[in-house]
Amino acid sequence: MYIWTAVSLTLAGTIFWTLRLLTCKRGRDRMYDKPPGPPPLPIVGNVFDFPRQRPWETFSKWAQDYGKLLSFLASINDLLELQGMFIFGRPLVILNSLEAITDLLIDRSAIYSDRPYFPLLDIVGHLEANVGFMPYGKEWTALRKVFASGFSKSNLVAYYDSHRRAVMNVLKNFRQDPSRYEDHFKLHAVQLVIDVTYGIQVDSIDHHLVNLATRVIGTVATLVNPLTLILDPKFLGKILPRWMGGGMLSRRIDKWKQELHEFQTWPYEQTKSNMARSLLCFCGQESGAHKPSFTSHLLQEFEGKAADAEEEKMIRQGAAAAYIRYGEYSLRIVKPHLVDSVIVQTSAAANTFLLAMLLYPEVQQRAQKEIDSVVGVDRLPDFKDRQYLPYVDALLQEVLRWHSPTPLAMPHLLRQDDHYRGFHLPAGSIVIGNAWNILHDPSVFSDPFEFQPERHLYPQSQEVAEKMEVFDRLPFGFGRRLCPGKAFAEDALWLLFAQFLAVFNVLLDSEHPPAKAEFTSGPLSHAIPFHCKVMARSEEAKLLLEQDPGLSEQVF
Ligand code: HEM
Repeated sequence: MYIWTAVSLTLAGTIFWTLRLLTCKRGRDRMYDKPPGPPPLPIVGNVFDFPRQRPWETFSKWAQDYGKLLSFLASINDLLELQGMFIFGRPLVILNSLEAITDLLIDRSAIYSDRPYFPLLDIVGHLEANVGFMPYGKEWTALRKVFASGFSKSNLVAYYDSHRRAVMNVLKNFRQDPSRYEDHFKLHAVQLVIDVTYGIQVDSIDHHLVNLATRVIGTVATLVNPLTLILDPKFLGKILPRWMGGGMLSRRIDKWKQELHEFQTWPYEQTKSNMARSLLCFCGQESGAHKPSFTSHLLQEFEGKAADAEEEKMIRQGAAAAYIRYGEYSLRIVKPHLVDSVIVQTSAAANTFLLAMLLYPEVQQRAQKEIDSVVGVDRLPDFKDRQYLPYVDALLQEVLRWHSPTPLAMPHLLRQDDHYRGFHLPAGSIVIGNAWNILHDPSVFSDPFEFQPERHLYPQSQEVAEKMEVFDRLPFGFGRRLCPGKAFAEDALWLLFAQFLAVFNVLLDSEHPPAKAEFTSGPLSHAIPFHCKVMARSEEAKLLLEQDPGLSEQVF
């Protein structure tokens, strides 16, 4: 029943879009000016063309196929990079070139910054809680501002101690059991975000907050299923009789709402009460101290001003937005069936780093040589050393280029009809920037599938050098929706990589088949699990793991 309803609604959607294209202002011509792409079937459009495995690779291949064909028809080369097709009754436009991404997602971001609408996310309350899915508009702008103020460059130094603590934990965990590398990287991410966002210390993946995040992220993964784009489960819950699951659906929705409410309020209230206790402590009435955090910092900013419920809601949501990005890490441990869709960016990048060190020992050695010569062997590298370790920085950029955790970023939605280089792009189109294609373009990065940090230090041409910053931004998305956690994530990864390399060697495990550079499909892509050995580099390195992480005063 569910499937048939889905099929009929898909067909209805496709017919709607086809009629809309046929009847819009310039009539029939529109059908011919849609961007090139695989030829659609009658009625169902390109529904069978959508690649199931690593779609970024197929999109890149299409860029070549249709490019060759169409270069005959059109003289402007970048037209060929823009492809459109219909899927789930909606135009989907893939941007495969930097020019098209810049022209549309960046320069015209006023109309290209919306998100596809997921009705169930809305019903459950995510659209007002999760900045990543929020429609483009006033509320999104206000929430982004709160988020940006917490994670602005000038504030990042306040998080350094949290980074140090989290990395030290990873190193110790690797020393104990290197085979659980994925768990160690995930715990690193969860610890870091909860510490930074709420000032709450989490030392195990079984912590209540980690479980809560896991549940909420599992729910998000369910609710963004494309079927929810065309079905309205709330409506179904009302009209379906109990024996057909109507009552169950309604109860599920209530449970999801409750989960989200707890996710937003539990750690937030905890931070507030820690702050209040700390104040009492200061007055000599009670003992206890709160740790400065993103949330406490924002609350302090509003201190003394008239309590404004709207502002408080913003802080709560801004904090939850940071937390939700990291909560995703733990999912793999608890819900293996959702692995592909929900493993999150930073831990995916850390896995890629480990794989690259295994497959490219000469890169590992060069980075270690740089660290040893600048930092020595009797202390760990720290943020103050970063400017003197350009190769380690280049290695970080290469990890994100070689295999970005989000090869297609997140889908944007076009708000109003637009024209681009002779093509018509209808309002409501889902627009995807294929960053992967650009980051693997051999004319920009020679031997793009090789891991070569030097390419970031010595770009292959002046033109590439001038755009290197733009290329480095691509793994984090585009325009007004660009990831606001970019600088923070880079800090986290830089310290992790630098300290890891100072202490450990990553080596082949001869008892298992050699690892390959293979990555999963899904919107969040990560290295397919592999075997390796991780050994302390020396006796001095072992001693470094006994030291405390060298914490300093937090400065908010
Ligand atoms: C290696 C790590 C990371 C990568 C590769 C990454 C990548 C991305 C990408 C591709 C997007 C979508 C951009 C677009 O729609 O064009 C995004 C959005 C977002 N990211 Fe990140 N991210 C990372 C880490 C983080 C961290 C650590 C945080 C929080 C502290 C964060 C917070 C967000 C938020 C809130 C959004 C939604 C922005 C919006 O829709 O306005 N990200 N990220």
